[in-house]
Amino acid sequence: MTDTAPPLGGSPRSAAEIGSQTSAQQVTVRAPGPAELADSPFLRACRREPVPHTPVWFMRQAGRSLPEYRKVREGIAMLDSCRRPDLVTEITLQPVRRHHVDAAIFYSDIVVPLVAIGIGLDIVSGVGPVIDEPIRTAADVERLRPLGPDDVPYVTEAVRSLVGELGAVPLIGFAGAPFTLASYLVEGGPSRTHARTKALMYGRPDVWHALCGRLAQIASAFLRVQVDAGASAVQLFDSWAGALSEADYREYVQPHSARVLADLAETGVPKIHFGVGTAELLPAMGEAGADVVGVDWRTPLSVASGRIGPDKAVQGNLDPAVLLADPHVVEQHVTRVLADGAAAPGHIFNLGHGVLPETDPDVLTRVVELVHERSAQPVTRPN
Ligand SMILES: Cc1c2[nH]c(c1CCC(=O)O)Cc1[nH]c(c(CCC(=O)O)c1C)Cc1[nH]c(c(CCC(=O)O)c1C)Cc1[nH]c(c(C)c1CCC(=O)O)C2
Repeated sequence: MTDTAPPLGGSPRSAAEIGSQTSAQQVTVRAPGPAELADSPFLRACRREPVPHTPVWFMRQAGRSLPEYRKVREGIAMLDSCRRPDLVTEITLQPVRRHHVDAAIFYSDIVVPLVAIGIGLDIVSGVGPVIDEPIRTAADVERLRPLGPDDVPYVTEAVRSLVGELGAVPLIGFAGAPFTLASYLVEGGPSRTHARTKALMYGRPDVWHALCGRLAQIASAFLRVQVDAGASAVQLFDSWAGALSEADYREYVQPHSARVLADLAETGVPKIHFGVGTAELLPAMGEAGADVVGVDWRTPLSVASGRIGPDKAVQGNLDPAVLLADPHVVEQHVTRVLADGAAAPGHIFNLGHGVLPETDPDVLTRVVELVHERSAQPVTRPN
């Protein structure tokens, strides 16, 4: 990427357009981006407006499925790469260049803000985040101090550089939601049952709510840094919330996720809320304050949209494993997801969860083409 390279779509935003912060107390006023960006199919779909074609992007589109990603990451630890704005910019742009997706997602990880406030952890290859000293008591919770913009200057720098490069292609910022972050912190690493997390939640609701309150502040501040630097939308990942019943989700989790999303309201950016195995939680996740609800492959989009209601768009929901099948099978499934998504008031095509590392990148490019071709609205011309 050179300084003279043209932006990927439309014109880059100037620093003045990105927003200005006159003092720490004052609210940042975001001038609207270029009309082309606001009018992009992705942002139009988030607002449930008519689109020229269904927008498509993929969770984990930047990452291990791409040879160019593996090349730039060679010899660099995952968390170190997240603190290098040059690498973050390059890795975030790679899938946009290659697949022509309708949105970029910021390359980082849900644990980056935890590292930034001094929580000792490592990302172990093929395992996931592993925490040095798990958080299980009221005293442990005290170790989670609030996150401020100065804790993550590399995020601000990378987002600013990206919005310039991306032009009319929206950048999605993201954070992990309190439950999903709590699960890693309490378990000490990835967990299938979330047993220790639930033990704390049911056994010590006071400690649980204190923990999630702090994680809500951290998630909210992490998202705010990305939006203030120019991200056009945010996605709050509550990947593991599907482990809970609806009643428990509403009691122990929803208030904290709702606070994160409410904190973002004044920025005006669309908010996507996603989890896996959340068929029973979809209405509650929408009510947490999302504009778009992410749906996994278990629930047809038409059913999901019926549950969520007409005032929210849906995102999803091709099974990532389908991409490992023959091309005609991929095509059938893409067509089915599009047909089902047409029942919703707004549809953003995505997978039901992240791209599997063994996915052939050419298949992803083909899916983008298929989604664009099959969903294209004929231009209506006066007679
Ligand atoms: C599961 C996991 C986490 N963190 C990690 C893992 C994977 C462990 C492994 O298999 O090696 C570590 C990780 N996170 C990321 C990478 C880079 C390579 C890659 O996965 O493609 C790696 C190695 C990027 C990321 N990690 C994340 C993103 C952002 C979201 C996106 O791109 O969709 C990226 C680029 C977000 C993330 N990070 C985590 C969760 C639960 C989420 C939310 C999304 C989800 O449910 O998968 C925790």
